[in-house]
Amino acid sequence: MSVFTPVTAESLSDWLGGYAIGRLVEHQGISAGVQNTNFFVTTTLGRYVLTLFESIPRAELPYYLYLMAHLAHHGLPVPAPVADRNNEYLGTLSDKPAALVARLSGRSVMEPTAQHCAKVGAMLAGLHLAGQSYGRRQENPRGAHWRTRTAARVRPHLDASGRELLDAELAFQAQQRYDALPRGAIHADLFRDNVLWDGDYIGGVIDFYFAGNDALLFDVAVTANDWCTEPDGSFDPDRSQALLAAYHAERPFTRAELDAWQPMLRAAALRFWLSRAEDFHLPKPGEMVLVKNPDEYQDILRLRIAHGCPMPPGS
Ligand SMILES: Nc1ncnc2c1ncn2[C@@H]1O[C@H](COP(=O)(O)OP(=O)(O)O)[C@@H](O)[C@H]1O
Ligand SMILES: N[C@@H](CCOP(=O)(O)O)C(=O)O
Repeated sequence: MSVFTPVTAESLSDWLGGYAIGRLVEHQGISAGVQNTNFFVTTTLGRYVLTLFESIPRAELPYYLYLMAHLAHHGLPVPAPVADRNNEYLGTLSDKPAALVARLSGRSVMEPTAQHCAKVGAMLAGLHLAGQSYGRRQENPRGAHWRTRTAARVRPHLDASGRELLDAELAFQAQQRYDALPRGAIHADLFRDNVLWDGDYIGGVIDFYFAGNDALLFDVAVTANDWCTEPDGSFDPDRSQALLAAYHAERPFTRAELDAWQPMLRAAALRFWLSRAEDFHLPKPGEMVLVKNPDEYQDILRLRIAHGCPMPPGS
């Protein structure tokens, strides 16, 4: 269970005294998630999610909280952060940086159809369009610099074929020129478990704590690699075309994006192979409870290299 830091009812009741959302009714640890400690919090006035940030530096947190506020302000189903009575989103609880956000309705769908993928593609384009007017800047925390650093740390723990793949892919990615791609605020982790469905509608897009400024196409590639794949990692053409066509209808891909699509799918696969391999081989003591399988993304990377990938429409 991913509750790294306990919170007592007494300390939470005291802390909620700094807000205007009524009295604590109950709080319950959330088992999903790998990064932060989360609780569902019910007060006499509403339902919220409390997050205690376990590893993200405090100075980086306003970027995420204000981004969620910005996107919610633009009408997207993103958890709006709750300001305290001093008008601050970020506080401290159990000696950790802490924030409350609105609890959104719905459940994750782990076996999505082409219809789900179309909705996710359109939603992602909406996030990118609304994000263009977001004033804060913060680099993607899992961008190119992180990739180089993490590859060096993880490499000694891989077997020979893993090392060969990693070296070749790093060399390939170093040759790519992504500079001409449209950039902006990206979610960067829009996996199935980060979208809550309320019937046929997206009730919530959650977990913005890997967001940052980067190529918008990277976000599309991360999303397609998760939402449109079969259990063996290969693409389901119906789902990938549905996602890409719906995205393209809201924010048409540029020529540079069409040209960069296949290398970008590989960059997105490499990112999750590396983070999972780091969590698996180099766990931080007492921190990581749920560790996702790195081989899944090593396989996806091999598949993206071996096979032509469906291209976005208009190419
Ligand atoms: N705003 C929210 N509304 C409803 N449920 C949420 C919300 N935020 C988180 N959750 C629930 O908590 C779980 C873990 O949250 P997540 O942000 O993925 O954790 P982590 O940051 O540790 O990865 C989600 O799978 C979801 O069930
Ligand atoms: N989506 C990532 C892990 C991040 O976990 P989350 O619970 O914060 O979405 C992966 O699958 O490796």
